Amino acid sequence: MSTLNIAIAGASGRMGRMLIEAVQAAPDTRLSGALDRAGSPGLGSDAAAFLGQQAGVAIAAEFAQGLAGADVLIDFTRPEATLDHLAYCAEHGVKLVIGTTGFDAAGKAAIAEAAKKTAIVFAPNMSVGVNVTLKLLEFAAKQLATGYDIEIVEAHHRHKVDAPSGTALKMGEVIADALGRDLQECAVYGREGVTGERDPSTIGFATVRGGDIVGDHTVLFAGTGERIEISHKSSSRANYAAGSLRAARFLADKPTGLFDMYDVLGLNGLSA
Ligand SMILES: NC(=O)C1=CN([C@@H]2O[C@H](COP(=O)(O)OP(=O)(O)OC[C@H]3O[C@@H](n4cnc5c(N)ncnc54)[C@H](OP(=O)(O)O)[C@@H]3O)[C@@H](O)[C@H]2O)C=CC1
Ligand SMILES: O=C(O)C1=N[C@H](C(=O)O)C[C@H](O)C1
Repeated sequence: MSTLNIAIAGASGRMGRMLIEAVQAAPDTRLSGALDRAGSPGLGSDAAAFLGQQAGVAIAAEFAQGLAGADVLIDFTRPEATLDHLAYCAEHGVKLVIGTTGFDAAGKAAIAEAAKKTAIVFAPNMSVGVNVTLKLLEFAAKQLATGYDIEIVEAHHRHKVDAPSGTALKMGEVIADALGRDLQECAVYGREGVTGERDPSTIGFATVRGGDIVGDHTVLFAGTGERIEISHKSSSRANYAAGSLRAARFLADKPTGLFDMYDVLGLNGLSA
């Protein structure tokens, strides 16, 4: 079994720590580096110290140090940080698993461009359960195309900075595609005041933020006399980390290209 050298960006963050734990525990991966931003209090300390372990890797702010010897960088940070890492990785042939959410169109275009130089898995949710849920939504949307109002409700912890979540937006895209609609045109982000009656062609989004909610997503298909709810609830971030390692392994034999979790999990072309 060959060893995959993995660097983690946002090493002191919620996902960064979860990823370090997963890399340390897996028999086929080695933590080759850890990045955090300049000024971060953890800089210079061992990346696995929070686990009571020694990875032999100090958390660094310099890309050359944090990415030395890395096959893959797993990045769950913020769009501006990911885009900096992306430029360096594309230049130096380091592959990327990007879990960061909240990119604008230009950020997404930069990721697609970088994928011409290195291989990238980019997905707003790495959990197997969420990606299977996306498939279920595709099926439900096609079957419930008329007479059902579609609303997407997501809830996350108080520290989350982007809304709606990347996963909720992806759910909206999958449903809009299945219905032949353009999400840009039919999305309604929250309602207030005298909104008028609901336009049946819209897809509504509602966001809840509070406490330590890891990540809940529900899609409501509300018809007359019945409603269908398809929900996914995360109770741990471990699934995101496990999915990220699957994505990193998937990239091992890919020189370039942009992939998502459907590619990693073999869900492309399957219908529910
Ligand atoms: N795809 C998926 O499956 C999942 C995606 N996510 C996404 O991952 C991202 C991170 O989430 P989470 O771990 O909860 O967030 P945290 O805030 O806990 O961690 C983010 C990390 O990135 C660092 N960081 C922030 N800004 C910069 C910067 N400009 N340069 C360098 N480093 C920076 C932070 O450092 P500092 O603390 O010093 O600011 C911190 O270490 C979010 O976009 C979230 O939506 C989360 C879970 C699952
Ligand atoms: O910030 C989070 O925590 C999460 N972010 C991702 C998103 O925006 O969809 C994935 C997951 O829901 C947790």
